[in-house]
This record gives sequence, C-alpha cells and structure tokens, in this order.
Amino acid sequence: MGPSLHPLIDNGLTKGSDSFSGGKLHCHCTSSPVEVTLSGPVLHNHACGCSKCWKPTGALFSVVAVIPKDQLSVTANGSKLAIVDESATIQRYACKDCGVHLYGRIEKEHPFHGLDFVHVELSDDQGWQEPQFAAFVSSIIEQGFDPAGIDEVRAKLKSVGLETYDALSPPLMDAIATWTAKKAGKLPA
Ligand SMILES: N[C@@H](CCC(=O)N[C@@H](CS)C(=O)NCC(=O)O)C(=O)O
Ligand SMILES: [Zn+2]
Ligand SMILES: [Zn+2]
Repeated sequence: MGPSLHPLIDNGLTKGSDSFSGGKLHCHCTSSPVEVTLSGPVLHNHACGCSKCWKPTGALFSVVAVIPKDQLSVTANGSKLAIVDESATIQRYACKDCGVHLYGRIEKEHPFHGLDFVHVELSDDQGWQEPQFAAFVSSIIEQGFDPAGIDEVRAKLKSVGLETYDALSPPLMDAIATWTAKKAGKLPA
C-alpha cells in the first residue's frame, strides 16, 4: 500500500481530454469559497515534491500545472487570498481560512513569467490534463520522508507512467537554461 503520493496518482492517472477548455477552481471552505476561473486548458501538469507547492492533507506530492496568466481570473471571494511567502519566486495566493493555494504568479523577470501555477484537483470539472512527470522527488526527504522509502516512491511514480526528476523535466530545465543563456548573451536572443 505505502504512503499516499497524491489522490490523482495513487490509483493510476486519468487521462485528460484534448478538447478540454477550462473550468473553475475553488478552495476548501464550505462557506464563501474562493473561486478562480480558468478560461483555457492547463499545460505541463506534474507532480512536485518540493516544500513550497500546496499538497492535500496526507499527500507526499503536489500536483501543479501552469496556465497563461491572462486566462486566470479570481471570480469570487478574492478578499480571502493572501501571499504565502513574498520572498519566493512564485507568489502563491492561499485562502486565509482553509490554507489551500488557489494560484501562484511570477512577477519578477523569469523564464516562466506570464504563467500562473494551479492545482486542478480544486476543480469539479473533468478533463484536465493528467500529470506528465514527477519533479523535485528528492525534496520530500527534506520534509522528513525516510530516505529508505524513496526507491519505493520512485517505483510507484514510474508504475503509473510518471518519469521522476529531482528538478523539473529536461525540456523545462532546457527552456530555463536557454532563457538564461540568451539573457547573458551566450546565445543569440
Ligand atoms: N528543495 C526545495 C526545492 C524548492 C524549489 O526549488 N521548488 C521549485 C519547484 S515549485 C521552484 O521553482 N520554486 C520556486 C518558488 O517556490 O518560488 C524545497 O523543497 O523547498
Ligand atoms: Zn478557503
Ligand atoms: Zn514545487
């Protein structure tokens, strides 16, 4: 059985719909939940083991995707949102009452500027892109996970079809490196 990786992973992935075009997210509050409306599909959905991404209770991983920020709007109870850590690259907006993170935004100069980070499990809609890979797997050890169990975690992720990495996936790391090289003048802009 083992520990829960994430409810969207533990029993195998549910493939998303290619024609899916968005939906609503809401926090866990039973009264006046914060609502975020996404007017398009998410991209690069993945599991993240880092300590900063929001995870449901009992889960070792977050499931987090990106969407262009102009396709995200807060449509109800936005006054309950507050930034978790102002010093982080990703400004994560959490509900002050239930603690759920509704979205993360990058305001500074960064290769992922213009993309917001969201958790599709906060939606009742079906068809969101399923996780594509697992990132920052070793980071769960930093949060107290017994390193003796990490092989089992990687094996479980692989068994549902998720390749495991200790940073982001190679295409995303390459995109970051290309942006950095262009900025430094090492590659043509
Ligand atoms: N080992 C660190 C990794 C943190 C980290 O680098 N997270 C990645 C993936 S979400 C990131 O891009 N963080 C930027 C941020 O949190 O603002 C931890 O678990 O806290
Ligand atoms: Zn809430
Ligand atoms: Zn993360």
